[in-house]
Parts: sequence; structure tokens; C-alpha cells
Amino acid sequence: MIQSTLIQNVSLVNEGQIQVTDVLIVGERIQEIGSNIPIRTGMQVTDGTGKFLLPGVIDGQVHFRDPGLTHKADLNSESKAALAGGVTSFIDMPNTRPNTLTLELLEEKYQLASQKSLANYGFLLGINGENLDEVLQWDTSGLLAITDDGLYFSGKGNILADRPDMLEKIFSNYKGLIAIHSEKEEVIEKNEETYREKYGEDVPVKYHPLIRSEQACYEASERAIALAEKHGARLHILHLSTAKETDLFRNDIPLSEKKITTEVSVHHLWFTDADYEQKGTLIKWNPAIKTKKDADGLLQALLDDRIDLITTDHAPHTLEEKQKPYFQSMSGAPLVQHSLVCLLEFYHQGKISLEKIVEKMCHNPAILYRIKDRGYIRKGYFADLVMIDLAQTWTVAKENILYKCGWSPLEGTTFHSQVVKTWVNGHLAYDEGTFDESILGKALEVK
Ligand SMILES: NC(=O)N[C@@H](CC(=O)O)C(=O)O
Repeated sequence: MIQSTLIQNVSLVNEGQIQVTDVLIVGERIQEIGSNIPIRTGMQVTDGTGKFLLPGVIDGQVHFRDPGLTHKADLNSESKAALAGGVTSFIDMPNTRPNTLTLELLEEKYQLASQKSLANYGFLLGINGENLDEVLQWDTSGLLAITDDGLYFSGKGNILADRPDMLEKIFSNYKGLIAIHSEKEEVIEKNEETYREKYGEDVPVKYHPLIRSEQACYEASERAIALAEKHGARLHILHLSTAKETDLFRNDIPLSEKKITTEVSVHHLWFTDADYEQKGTLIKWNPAIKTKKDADGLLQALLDDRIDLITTDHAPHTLEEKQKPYFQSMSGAPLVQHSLVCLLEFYHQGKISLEKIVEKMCHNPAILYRIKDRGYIRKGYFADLVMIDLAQTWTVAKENILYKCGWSPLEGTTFHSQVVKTWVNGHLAYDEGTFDESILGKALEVK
């Protein structure tokens, strides 16, 4: 028998509005939205009184480390953390091992996810010097992340810094969305040199934002945008970290018409350089956490639509890998379980509305990545839904962290909202701390 669930009397946050209503799920999809939907036999009924119902969050940038780096995280552990955080779909980056540089490897990831993931999934293909010619021949308008050999995000030989010829080729030929991590390696290397001379391997982490500097970010973004404009390419700049860069983006056309887009990751809104003192290398990210002025400027640009979406760049490493001297300590930290509650905290502080959070975390990723039938609460769409309680106080601690790496940069932080229930394709996959593992095999590719 097809399962049906009636969520009654819930405050629906969707498409710029909040209204108290009922939602009927039948099978994988939303069948009806309206007041006083009658209860029929066999229906599961959930009382939503006092709770808010949002479309499931679509996280446009995560690193779930599967395959190859599963000592840090895997598709099963991190997809559970995602559901507990209200994230029902994710797009995973290609810096797994081996890097996702061929269609075969991409297909393998989809296979793995179909067996291991509790949330819906999508994967980006990486591009580097070696697979460039091949990729450009494929008849695909898919998704592409620029990478170099092994480390698209940093390291020597970063394609943006060293190979303008390749960039020209990609931007003039590729018809799909080109996502880039935008930091200019030659600027970073010069700064690293300066600080290494002064401090050796153990540079105080507070200098991270001066090494991976505003200039490094700005010049790389400026160059990528100029190239995209020249060739009419679709460019998405990942995890913007400076207020200065926000001026490079437009807000006078709808997202669906934009060819050049950007996002902010939760940590660049949440932390500032004042936090390095207490958190140390735990909050070492690339691009670096910068100043309060940057965090405020990013939030402002999010509100005025120059920034299109919010992602996590969920990038788990083990504590051991993090707590090393500056140059050896890994960049990145886990966030997917806490991104929505962080934004809801900004809501409690009066900095952003619920409608705007939903626009940037749910609707816009679906528009940008052209994901069909998700990202909105609409009749006929997949029932990817998250129920939240805006009056629950709790503190992040080891015992409630679901990341395989077992730590969070937010440990000790008190939140005033909580994710109560998460539905994936109509299936109540997360319910107040417990997972229904029978969702395994039923999560789907986002497309
Ligand atoms: N963001 C990070 O600091 N780290 C990411 C990679 C990246 O995006 O640079 C990771 O995969 O660890």
C-alpha cells in the first residue's frame, strides 16, 4: 500500500510566505497543500501545531570523502548528519580519492551513494590539466568543478593561477555550470613565503586570512568573471569570503537569468578573525575566515541578492589532522548538521527572515543546479521536508555530533532552534534523534 502522511496545522515557510496549513504526502510526493485536509484510513497524522515546515535544505557544496578518505567521513555517516540538520539533498565535490575526473568514477560515486546515502545526492565532476580535452568533447551540459592534479582547491599548479590558456579553453567551450574555488595561488605562495621566513612551520593561525588574503580572493574572482563574461559561460564562484568581492556580482536580474552566480558558506557568516584565538586551527578553512567587516558584508550581500545561495562546504578532517602546526594542519571543518540552525540563530537575532533563509538554502540551489521537483513545497514535487521547532534550546556537544570525525567547530555553542523531523522523498527518515534506516536505497539522484 502506498504510504500517506498528513502534516496538520503547520506554519509553512515557502516562496516568500508563511501560512498555517496542512500538507498531504502520498508516496514520494506532495499531493495536496491546504486547510482542513480530511483524514482517511491508513494515513499517518503528524501534528505540526507551533512548528514550522520548510522545504528540505539543498546543500550545494559538501565533501563527504567517499570514496578514498573514509577515515574522515563517508556517505552514510555524513548523510545522517545532513538529515539531522534538515539537509535532504547535497552536491558533493570531486576531491575524493581518486579525484572524480572521469565519467566512470562519477558513475561509481552515484552507485556508492545509492547504497549508502540517506539523503538525495548529486556529484560534481572535476577537471584538471589531464582530462580537459576529453571533458570538453563530451556532449554534456553537466556540472564541472575546476581542479588541479589532486587538489583543485589549493596547492601548486592551481589551474587558475598557472594555466590561463586552459581557463580560456574551458570558458570558451564548456556549456554547463563551471564552479570554481577562487583564490589566486601566486598571491598565496608569496604571502606564505613571507610568514614562513618569520615563523617557520608554526605560523600563528590568526595570519591565515593575511596569507590567503582578500587580494588572493578578489583577483581570482575578478579574472574568472572577466573570462566568463567574455565567453558567455555559466560561472559559479564557490564560498565567497570577502565583502570586497560581493561588488563583482549583480542583483538586478533574477537568479534564473544570471550567468554569473555566487554563494556564501555558513562559516564565513558565523565566525570572524576574532575567533582564531579560541578555536585555533579548528577554524582554518580555505578561503580563510576573515574580518567582522567581511562577515557583515557577506550577510548584507546575501540579503540584497548579490549572493545567491548558502552552502556549508562541509569539509571534515580528523582532529589529529586539524591540530597540527599551521602549514600541516588541514583546512576545512564539518558543518552540514548545523548549517540550518546557525541561520535560524541569525533569524532569532533579527538579522534574516525565515523566508530569506528558505530562498537561499532551498529554492535557489534548485534553480542554480536545475534540480527538478525539489527545493519548494509544491503539489507534485518530491516531499523533501523539514520540520523545525523555533523554541528549543540545546548546546552542541560531543554526544550530539553525528559527523564521523566526531568534532565540530561549534562545540559549546547554544542554539535556540532544532530540527525535529526530516522527510526524504516522502519518507520520514529522521525523527527527533532517530533515523529510519529503511530509507537506505530510496534516496535519489538529484537531477
Ligand atoms: N574548504 C576547505 O578548507 N577544505 C576543503 C577543500 C576546499 O574547498 O578547499 C576540503 O576538502 O577539505
